[in-house]
Amino acid sequence: MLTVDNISFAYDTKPVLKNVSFTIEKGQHIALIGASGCGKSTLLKIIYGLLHIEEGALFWEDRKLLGPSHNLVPGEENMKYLSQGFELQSYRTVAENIGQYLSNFEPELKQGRVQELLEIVEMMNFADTKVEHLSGGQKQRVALAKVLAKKPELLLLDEPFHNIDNFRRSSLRRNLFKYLKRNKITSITATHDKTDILSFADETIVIKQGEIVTKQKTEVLYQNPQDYYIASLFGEVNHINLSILGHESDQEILVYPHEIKVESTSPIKARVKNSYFNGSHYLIEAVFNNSIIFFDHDSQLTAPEVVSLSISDEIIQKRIHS
Ligand SMILES: Nc1ncnc2c1ncn2[C@@H]1O[C@H](COP(=O)(O)OP(=O)(O)OP(=O)(O)O)[C@@H](O)[C@H]1O
Repeated sequence: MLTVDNISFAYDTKPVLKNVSFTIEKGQHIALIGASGCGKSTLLKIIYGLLHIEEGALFWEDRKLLGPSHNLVPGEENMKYLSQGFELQSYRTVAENIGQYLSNFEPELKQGRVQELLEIVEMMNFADTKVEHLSGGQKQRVALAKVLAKKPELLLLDEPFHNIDNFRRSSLRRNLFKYLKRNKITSITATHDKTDILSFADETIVIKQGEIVTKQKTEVLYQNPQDYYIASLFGEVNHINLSILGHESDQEILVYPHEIKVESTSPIKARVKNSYFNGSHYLIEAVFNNSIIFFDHDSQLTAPEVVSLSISDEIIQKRIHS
């Protein structure tokens, strides 16, 4: 178990993290989300032991993590950290990079392990290619294999799929998290991509301006976002006043675009402004009660068409109580 106990951190005089506390059970996968600059990378670097903290403490199981001034080699031995600027040796091959820290005593074992890692990141055909000849996304996959090589107990990933094309990203993500689960490797992934979060993170930690806003089961967090900041980290979201929907209360609720339906009998009218093609559907931007509303629709709508919108009672009740 990882325990982060009331840590605060500043770069020089600039406070970045404030009174951050949480625990993570062994084998759990945690997503770390928050607006750019809120302190996600800083938190990962502190956990890994690259930055010294003046306040608070960190523990892995019962062992206190002492930070950079006590480690001869930067970083905790049982952890691996994949930074946004992955460090690879560009003049060496993919296989050499992946196997860099593996023991040479049993060459066959090492070769088998490198092969297994190449398969996880789908780079089998590049084993003998020099890293300098790889694309940015391919380098990121090699860096991922390299941090997995020695089976860390805790894996810290900073935007691990950032450079990887969508086609490759889904299978890579599946392979990676399957591997982590099978090997009971705990992980924390800082990300801006909701597809990294929704399917793979057991729990999600939300950071806002250096403070933890919440740590919850990912599905619960998505279904019942406490505020606009949290909901907007998952994509477009609407703030809707219940009184406009004909309710007595004037409470504002959060509604995702896919929760709003076009229904001809509804009295709620919106004027279409733009349609954005999203592949499986269109995201429609419309004007409703003098403000902008976003909803999903299966076909394009043309401005200034007026449409009737509805939100189910089930969604309204759920959000009233979230
Ligand atoms: N080495 C540094 N020296 C001074 N300030 C820094 C340093 N690194 C980061 N910061 C600042 O600390 C704050 C938090 O940065 P951090 O990289 O942790 O944010 P983040 O949430 O990971 O952002 P992003 O999502 O854009 O990667 C930012 O305001 C950033 O400008």
